[in-house]
Amino acid sequence: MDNRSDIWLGVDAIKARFIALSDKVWATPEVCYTEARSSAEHLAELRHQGFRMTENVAGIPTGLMGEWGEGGPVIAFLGEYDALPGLSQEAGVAESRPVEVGGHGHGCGHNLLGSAALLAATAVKDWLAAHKVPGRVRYYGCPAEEGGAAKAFMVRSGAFDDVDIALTWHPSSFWEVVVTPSLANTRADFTFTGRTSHAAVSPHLGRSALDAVELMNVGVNYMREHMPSDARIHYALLDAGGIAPNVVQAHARVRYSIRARDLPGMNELVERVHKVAQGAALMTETKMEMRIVSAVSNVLPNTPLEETLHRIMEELGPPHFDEADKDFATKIRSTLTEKDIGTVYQAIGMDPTDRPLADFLVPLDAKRNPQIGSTDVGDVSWVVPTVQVHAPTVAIGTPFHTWQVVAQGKSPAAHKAMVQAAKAMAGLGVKALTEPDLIAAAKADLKKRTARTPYVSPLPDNVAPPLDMSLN
Ligand SMILES: Nc1ccc(C(=O)N[C@@H](CCC(=O)O)C(=O)O)cc1
Repeated sequence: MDNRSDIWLGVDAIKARFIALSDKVWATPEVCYTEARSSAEHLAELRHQGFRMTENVAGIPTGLMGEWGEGGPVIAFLGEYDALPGLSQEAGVAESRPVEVGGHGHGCGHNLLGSAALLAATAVKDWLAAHKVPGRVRYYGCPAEEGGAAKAFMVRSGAFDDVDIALTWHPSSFWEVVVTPSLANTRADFTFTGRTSHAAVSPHLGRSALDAVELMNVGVNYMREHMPSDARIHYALLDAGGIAPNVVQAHARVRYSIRARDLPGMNELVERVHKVAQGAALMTETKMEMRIVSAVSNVLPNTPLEETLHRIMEELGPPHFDEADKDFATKIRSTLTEKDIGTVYQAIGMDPTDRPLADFLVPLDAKRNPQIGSTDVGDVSWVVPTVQVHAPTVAIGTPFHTWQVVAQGKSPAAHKAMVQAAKAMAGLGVKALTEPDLIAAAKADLKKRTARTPYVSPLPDNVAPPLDMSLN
């Protein structure tokens, strides 16, 4: 029996606890930086497994790190457990049915993400113990991926300084190595302050902060024609100034997310959006304050890790879905549009098929045309060689950040996919622990990629983890 099948049996032997952990986290959906119960569950499991714990990583109460082993290389598994607002949804049904109207929900599958990363870390710990090999395995519990950039703050605090390689995964439609880049992303709040007044009796004395927000948004929307086509800008109104049209709105706040291919491109756009905000304040005679909430870098690829992971995933194969898994996925599929399904196939350069669930490995060199988001895994990837797995937890075509993801978050298919993701990551972890050349090659690749553009944190020095970001 080779090392990898050995580690895979190890994953199977302990998986039940981690499936239960995932279901528990699914049932307590907590948004950015409020993950008290979810992180406590992870902490309890790490303690139970005998990891040495560091809490409050980077000054974040829901950030944690568990380590096991002595000497040797340091292999890090990155987990997440934050949910999304407004996506409350029952599990196991193929129609929109909130558990709690307006409640949160695991619309990006981070309940699975964190639990499978912890499963992989624990299986590698068991393997190290059984083989008496030097080496350290770590699990990083990383909160607030959905906009809080916890990993970027953790990188800045030095939490990854002595890590040799980092492994993580994300729920997906497909079984593949993640090779698509992600966008650098800054979130900034723009707060306008005006002067309240009676909107009919003395409108000339009022200065509307709400007008300023509207003009800022119009200005930014006019910018769109003159920015790189793969950049993205979106906004959410945090404060529209109140509910009374007859009271001139003296305060208003808008949160922007500004994304581009790389940090220089992103910083340029942030500066232009800032100018538009200044213009809106000038036009409305209001005051404007800008606050950077958080920021993440684009993900750097790592060819040696990607190629090795691909071979491991080939050997392992996709999860084995049964008829019941396919039946539920088919029901979910009936709630999707042809465009939903076409978009995910387009991302991997394949013509759509009728398969409800992915039972194939996407080729490493597929002609991808992805619609991409951002992730704070990006910042880790600039300082530590990093690689990510996509495992098929959802019916092919399921768009993320929707009720359909929440509805599938505890399905037997999702459980199988999370276990398969853990096996792929643990397999790579064991390979790195036994083949020092792999870590050396991964580090050389990172060094080459950052030779001309060394890592600079996208976070301004004076920006601390925005622990209050979910409170408005
Ligand atoms: N494999 C994935 C990784 C990240 C996401 C995602 O939705 N991330 C958020 C986080 C944004 C951020 O970290 O800046 C986004 O793009 O809006 C989705 C799939």
